[in-house]
Amino acid sequence: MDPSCPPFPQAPPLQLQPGLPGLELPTLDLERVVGGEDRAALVAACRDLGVFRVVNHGVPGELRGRLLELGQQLLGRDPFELKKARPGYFWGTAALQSLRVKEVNWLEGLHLDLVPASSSSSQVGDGGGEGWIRIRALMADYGDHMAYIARKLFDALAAELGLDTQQTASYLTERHGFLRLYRYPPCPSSASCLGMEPHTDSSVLSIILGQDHVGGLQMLRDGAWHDVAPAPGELLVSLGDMMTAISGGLYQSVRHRVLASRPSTERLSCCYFAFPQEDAVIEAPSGISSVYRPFSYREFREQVQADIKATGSKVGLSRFFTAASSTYVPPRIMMPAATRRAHGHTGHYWRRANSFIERTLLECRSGIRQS
Ligand SMILES: O=C(O)CCC(=O)C(=O)O
Ligand SMILES: [Fe+2]
Repeated sequence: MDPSCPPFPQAPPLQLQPGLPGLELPTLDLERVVGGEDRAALVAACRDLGVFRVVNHGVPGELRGRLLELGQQLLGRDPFELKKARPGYFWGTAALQSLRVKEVNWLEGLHLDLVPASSSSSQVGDGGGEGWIRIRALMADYGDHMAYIARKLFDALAAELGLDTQQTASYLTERHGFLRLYRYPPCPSSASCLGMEPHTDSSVLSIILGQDHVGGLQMLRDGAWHDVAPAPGELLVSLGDMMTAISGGLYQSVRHRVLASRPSTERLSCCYFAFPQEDAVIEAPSGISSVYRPFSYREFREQVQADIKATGSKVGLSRFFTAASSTYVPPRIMMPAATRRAHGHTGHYWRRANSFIERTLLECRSGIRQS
């Protein structure tokens, strides 16, 4: 075993179909969103897909390149040493770190909370040579750009939804989000493993920076996984669960996953996640009849952690349906035994299938899907 590779546990092999090519994602110009010219395109992307590309975002190419390059140099070393010396370092499933659940994701990374500089000194490890000092500085600089972009996009969406000033301020605390720098190391059984399991983000919105020519990210669309082609210079924005709740179900949080890197290849990415204020009560503006009851991000986070602890996976927004929307019990589908066996993890498969049904129901209820 390569000593630089984290000790990933053996997981039952997955049967992964090749991703479908050609998912067309809209490309928005940030300045034109701010100016109003690309506003309609932004709303359409959030309603129909929950994901879009952004150009003219103002993040210098040099900063993007140096961040991923230095991440590649610093990660991919002795993982036990990194875990001891670098507080932000993790491998496996980041969301499950504190919960001692099986770590199945074939990735390692650095987590950085975007907090004021004075309190960030213990993050990503103190000291440790020039590389670590530089990466902290690069991440902080990059985080400022992310906060700016998130605020501009959110303000545009808030205006479209008719949120009041207080909601617009408290539903996005863009300077208190976090960054994760990921390395998906070479995986000897990449055809039957995942770099990151299927999920929706819990954030308001997330911004993904990938390498110019390395693919691996996939989005679920109409029940099938689609490859997202890398697009040099662009950032990818995906909406999270909080944006779905803020919009009463009008905007989508898209389910996505990352393939494990093939042997002798690796993938680097850097993701930014923006959240609401912990205790702000999230409810859709009057005029939108929401399928969710009002709740705070704190409640949501605690529910997600409780569900992960109890079942190993996130249930998510369906926990917060209004009484009226939750009186309808979705039909639970049972897979034929042979299909379940072929898939490996039966519980996992069943939960995924049912969460797909729940999402479809949600879309029907909020009028997004007419069927
Ligand atoms: O690495 C990527 O491209 C995506 C990562 C991701 O989806 C996440 O961190 O939530
Ligand atoms: Fe994600």
